[in-house]
Amino acid sequence: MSVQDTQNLITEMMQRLEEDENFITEESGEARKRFFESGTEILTTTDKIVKSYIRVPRDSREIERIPAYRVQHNNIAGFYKGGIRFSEVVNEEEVENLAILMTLKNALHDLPYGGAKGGVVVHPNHYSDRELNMIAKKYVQRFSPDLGPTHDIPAPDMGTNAQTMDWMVGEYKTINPGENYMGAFTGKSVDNGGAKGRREATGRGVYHSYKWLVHEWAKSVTNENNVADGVYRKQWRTLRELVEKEENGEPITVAVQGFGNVGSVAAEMAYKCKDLTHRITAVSDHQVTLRNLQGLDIPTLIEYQLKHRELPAKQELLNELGVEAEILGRDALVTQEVDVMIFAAIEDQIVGSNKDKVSAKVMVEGANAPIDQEADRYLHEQGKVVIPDILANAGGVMVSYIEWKQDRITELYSEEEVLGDMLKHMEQSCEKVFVSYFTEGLSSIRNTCYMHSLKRLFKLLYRHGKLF
Ligand SMILES: NC(=O)c1ccc[n+]([C@@H]2O[C@H](COP(=O)([O-])OP(=O)(O)OC[C@H]3O[C@@H](n4cnc5c(N)ncnc54)[C@H](O)[C@@H]3O)[C@@H](O)[C@H]2O)c1
Repeated sequence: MSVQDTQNLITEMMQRLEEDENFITEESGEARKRFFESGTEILTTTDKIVKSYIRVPRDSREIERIPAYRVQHNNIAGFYKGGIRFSEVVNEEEVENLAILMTLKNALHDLPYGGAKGGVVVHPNHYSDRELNMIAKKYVQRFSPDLGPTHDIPAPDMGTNAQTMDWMVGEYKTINPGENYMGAFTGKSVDNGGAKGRREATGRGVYHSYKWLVHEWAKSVTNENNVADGVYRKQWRTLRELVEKEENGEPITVAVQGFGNVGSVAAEMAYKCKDLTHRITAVSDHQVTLRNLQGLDIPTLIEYQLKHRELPAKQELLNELGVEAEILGRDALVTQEVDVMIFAAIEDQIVGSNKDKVSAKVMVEGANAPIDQEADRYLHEQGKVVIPDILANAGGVMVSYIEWKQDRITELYSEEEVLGDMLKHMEQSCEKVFVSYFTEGLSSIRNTCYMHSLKRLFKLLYRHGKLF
């Protein structure tokens, strides 16, 4: 999804909110019109975009000049917050779009944060640890004036991890002596003030959003008259098919795109789940798709991925590991015939040109914006269910919030407390979105999420006296 697409959707939802006479009843007529116009203007534009260059001496002694970004979209709901991505395809527009999605995501889940995002144009697998350490530190040197525990708080994203955050917080401390440096970054290692369970949090939350919808909601709603008429009932039947598979002892088939922090954990959750039986028939990463229609050995693949940061991409490696799988091209994953597809890699994987080749019935957006607007509309009309990114992948920022609180009171929460809190929070958000979507018949699950977020953001803008 492009910045323009996201802005258009915000504008469309703001128009609907304006038409809702029960929302902000104090204002009417011209004043109400002007307030909504200025609210839309604020929420569709970005507060700050900083681009800088990082110079890194490579191990080969060559000096490389690498573009890096920090984008702060909006902070009406709290301090700017959002991950830093290391990826060779990062660009300014992508980072800006991701920052807008962070504002919407934090508002949807009632977190006290606004939205930001960072990016560095590097493929982390092509750099040594010494080089990555230098890139992380130089990022902080460049962007430090715009960061801080009560201003803008980064976290890991694609291509970065707890080690990256540890390096960054170390540099932040050096640059800002005497400041509360611990809360300046989240997603740190547990030894360095990180929350227990942070690495797994996003993947677990992604899986939980899907499980809640099938196992809690669809299983309990047995009569279609409890669902709004139209496409909602088609989608309800899609979900009921999965419930019936479970009840008949048939496994639900799953494919997972991306096998890093988010994808490998979501795959593990599906593989181990006791309430729903899954068969994971395909997983992919930046190099390959591995497929086994009888089900892949997920624990062995995770063990390999944790060591090598990629899936085994050669037959000899699979033989050594004792993993049975066909090796297919990377992009073969999205057309696999499965019930459920979990996206946990990059943007724009299902777009106008391949939207009709997707056979999955339920799609979960662990990644940000993997389905573009045209494909999203098409899949919706087909009665397929897309669980949107800003709902599904918030487990990480929920746990980041716990980490940030823990760093301020200098006490540690246990892993049970952290993950228990996150899962409860995710269930509340799922209930809020899914129940209002399926009973009130809002235009799509994504639009329902946007509507909840924008209500919160607009109310805050109104209360802060920012609308004219
Ligand atoms: N880590 C978090 O807490 C978090 C939170 C919210 C959203 N996300 C989003 O989830 C996605 C994955 O993040 P992550 O932290 O797991 O990153 P990661 O770097 O740990 O893993 C990314 C995975 O995607 C694979 N990949 C890259 N390009 C691919 C392609 N073209 N096709 C198939 N696979 C490809 C990589 O090989 C890797 O397996 C990103 O979109 C990120 O923005 C992450």
